[in-house]
Amino acid sequence: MTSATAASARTAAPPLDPDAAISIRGLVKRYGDFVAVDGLDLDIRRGEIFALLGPNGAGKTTTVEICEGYRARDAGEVRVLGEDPATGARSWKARLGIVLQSGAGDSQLTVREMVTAQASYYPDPRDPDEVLELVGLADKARARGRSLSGGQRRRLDVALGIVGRPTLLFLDEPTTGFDPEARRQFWSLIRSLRELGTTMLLTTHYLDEAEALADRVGVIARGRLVEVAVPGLLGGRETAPAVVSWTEDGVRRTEATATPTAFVRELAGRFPDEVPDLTVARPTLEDVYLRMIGEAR
Ligand SMILES: Nc1ncnc2c1ncn2[C@@H]1O[C@H](COP(=O)(O)OP(=O)(O)OP(=O)(O)O)[C@@H](O)[C@H]1O
Repeated sequence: MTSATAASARTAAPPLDPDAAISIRGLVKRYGDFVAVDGLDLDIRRGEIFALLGPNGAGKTTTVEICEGYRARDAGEVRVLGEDPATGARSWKARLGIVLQSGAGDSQLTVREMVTAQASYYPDPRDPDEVLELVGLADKARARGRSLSGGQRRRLDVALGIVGRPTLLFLDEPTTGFDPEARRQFWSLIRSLRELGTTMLLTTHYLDEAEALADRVGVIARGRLVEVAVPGLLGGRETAPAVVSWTEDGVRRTEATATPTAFVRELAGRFPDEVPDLTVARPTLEDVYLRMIGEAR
């Protein structure tokens, strides 16, 4: 985007939304000559789980860290829980929870000691034992940090992120390295936090995770927001042709059709019994995501 079009895009965007958990207009971040975030507008509603998707280097972490108050921006306006992160007071910071990619390391402290120490920084913390229960680490309360498995450490990271009772929780690739069962358990933890009213901004490379958890997803490519939608509607998924597949005369066949019911009815008439290996599929979130970032390139 030239600076002229970036400026006109900014003019076109509505003003900052004071009621949003996060409201961003025309955000720009440069590293030297390199533009990492290039005129980004985004609103995240209170109470929602929002997943930020995008390829490596798209500008997700930069955007999130500007919202957390950890990085300075070069241009644009940002409000997080009503305050500008560049000047956010301590009381504002206490309302944020942050789960970073590299989490609680090889501490000599026990799990409960770490969570209790973290709680002491906040004015209205959750009870550490309740938090350990919530993240499924109650039976590891006396274990040392360094004795935890990878998945258990990630749970500890989440415990440390939520013990301060945050209004807004940032989760950066929270389930990297989880086994499938641990991921499912983690997803239920995230859903229970939403029930408790926590707003969450999640970055993830797992499209199934975004689909399972997010109320809305935003796709970032080259520092720009390509689209924001509920997962089922991203990239026109709901109106995209369905792909019908079946086996006939020993050959796998496929047909893309806007009227899959009529097509399957016609197909069924050609077979005396079941249509062999019949499947009907709409594009997955991953399909539309890959198309979008391909086009953005
Ligand atoms: N401190 C820095 N100095 C110079 N360049 C940086 C710095 N931090 C990030 N970048 C560059 O800015 C771009 C965006 O980086 P960012 O970490 O925001 O991407 P990301 O979308 O979070 O990627 P990933 O999915 O790999 O975590 C990348 O090209 C990166 O190399």
